[in-house]
Amino acid sequence: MKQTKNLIIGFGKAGKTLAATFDKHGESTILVEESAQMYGGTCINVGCIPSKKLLFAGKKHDFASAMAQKTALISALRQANFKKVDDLANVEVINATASFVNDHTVELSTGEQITAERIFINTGAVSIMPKIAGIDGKRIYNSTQMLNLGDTQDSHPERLVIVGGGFIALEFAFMYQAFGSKVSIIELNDTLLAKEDDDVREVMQGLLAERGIEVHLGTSVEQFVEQDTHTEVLTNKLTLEADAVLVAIGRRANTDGLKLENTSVQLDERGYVVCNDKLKASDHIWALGDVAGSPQFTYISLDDYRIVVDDLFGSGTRSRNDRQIFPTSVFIEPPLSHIGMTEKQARASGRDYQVAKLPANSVPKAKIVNQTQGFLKAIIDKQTREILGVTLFCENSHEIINLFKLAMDNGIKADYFKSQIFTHPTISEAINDLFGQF
Ligand SMILES: Cc1cc2nc3c(=O)[nH]c(=O)nc-3n(C[C@H](O)[C@H](O)[C@H](O)COP(=O)(O)OP(=O)(O)OC[C@H]3O[C@@H](n4cnc5c(N)ncnc54)[C@H](O)[C@@H]3O)c2cc1C
Ligand SMILES: NC(=O)c1ccc[n+]([C@@H]2O[C@H](COP(=O)([O-])OP(=O)(O)OC[C@H]3O[C@@H](n4cnc5c(N)ncnc54)[C@H](O)[C@@H]3O)[C@@H](O)[C@H]2O)c1
Repeated sequence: MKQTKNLIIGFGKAGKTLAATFDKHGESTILVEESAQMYGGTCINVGCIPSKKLLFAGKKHDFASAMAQKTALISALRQANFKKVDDLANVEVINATASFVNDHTVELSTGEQITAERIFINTGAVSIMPKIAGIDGKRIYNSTQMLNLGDTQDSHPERLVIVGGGFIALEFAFMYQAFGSKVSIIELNDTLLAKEDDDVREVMQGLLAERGIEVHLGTSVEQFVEQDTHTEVLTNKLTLEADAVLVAIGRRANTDGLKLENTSVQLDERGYVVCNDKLKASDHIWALGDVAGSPQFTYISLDDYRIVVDDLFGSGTRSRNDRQIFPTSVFIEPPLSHIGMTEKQARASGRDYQVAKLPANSVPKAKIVNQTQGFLKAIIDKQTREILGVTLFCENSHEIINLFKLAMDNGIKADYFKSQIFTHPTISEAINDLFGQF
């Protein structure tokens, strides 16, 4: 039986970063990854990077060329990620599936057993596939399969039906529309982006409509029927024909096959590993990233890593509870980015708040780049001048929103932004005018 100080299951963002830190501390570490195609984890191989590459490449290139560029990029990143970890003196990467024998011992699909002082579960999440008749059909894909349709024009779907209306659905809708697909979205809720304010939804509806992306709200799929040339998507309201169906209704914790029943680790009612605010699932087992029920973003998995490292080697002051606000971006055109409270939430909180809003078409840089759709919006506490929330639905918002994480974490008040010096011509400079309204 092999022995090591640290055993990491899964080559995700948290896991690989943790391996490098253990190496710096001279601690023996084994990182087990079940797929050689997943070195670097979801983000690099089947998540953020390939999807954003396709969104970007789709602006200028056809489907086949964009797919080929995407494949080349992620292959290079995967290799670089593997090498970066595998080259570490104290870290061994093993390509195998891990399952628990007990709290200290893991068995690999190779038959080998490993005992470790500490075990870190970083196995990510997988697409939820609903139990609908016909879901196993050959034209029905999850996001991973959709990113790997192949790099020939033949594999391009003329008609794409997307089940779900969240992050993945919206990004893939814009992506495939740019590749010339006729895209339809089927969303169970009566609204898209249910948590967002009405003005965000209005702009989103406009963007989708002008691209000819159909949205069917309050609609549930009842059956998929395979025909020779296409798949029929039967819903409670209408039937759609599809050359490809993407199911994107959320992702669940990937604990399949881990045999956690052999350990003291518990799962919550949604299937996520139960852990405390320092991500400890038992005395010497931690869970990090999507599998731990953390918000499903690469940068949150990285932040989970920071919490664990702070606990093991640092001041022990970090916790899950101290990252109450963090920015998000949906990478469409223009990108939709948000941090803190929406107007709806501010109203519900009972605070005395004030809202400022600026249309993107009043910003010179937006005119330069011909992207004048959307708006910038900020919400502050009227009394304390504290920034409560910012929504940027405009060009470059995915970059600018990070400024407000810094500001809000450090208590920088609204008035600062009235006169902050920004470069020109940029979208960021519009923040002067936005906050000038307060
Ligand atoms: C299409 C798509 C687009 C996305 N876009 C963005 C985005 O733009 N920005 C963003 O921040 N987030 C995005 N996300 C979410 C982000 O990718 C995830 O939140 C993040 O990658 C999760 O990282 P992780 O560290 O939890 O684990 P992961 O990166 O998921 O790694 C888990 C690893 O564990 C391995 N594994 C699983 N079980 C075992 C086992 N038993 N033994 C050994 N190995 C195992 C898996 O093969 C995998 O490599 C996107 C996700 C998807 C699906
Ligand atoms: N830009 C980014 O940061 C980015 C991009 C992609 C994914 N992600 C992450 O990945 C996660 C998973 O993405 P996702 O889009 O699968 O999930 P999601 O939670 O963002 O959206 C799921 C959507 O599906 C709808 N839905 C649920 N059941 C349904 C059903 N039976 N029929 C029709 N609609 C149904 C929900 O109402 C919701 O609108 C995201 O929550 C996000 O954390 C992030």
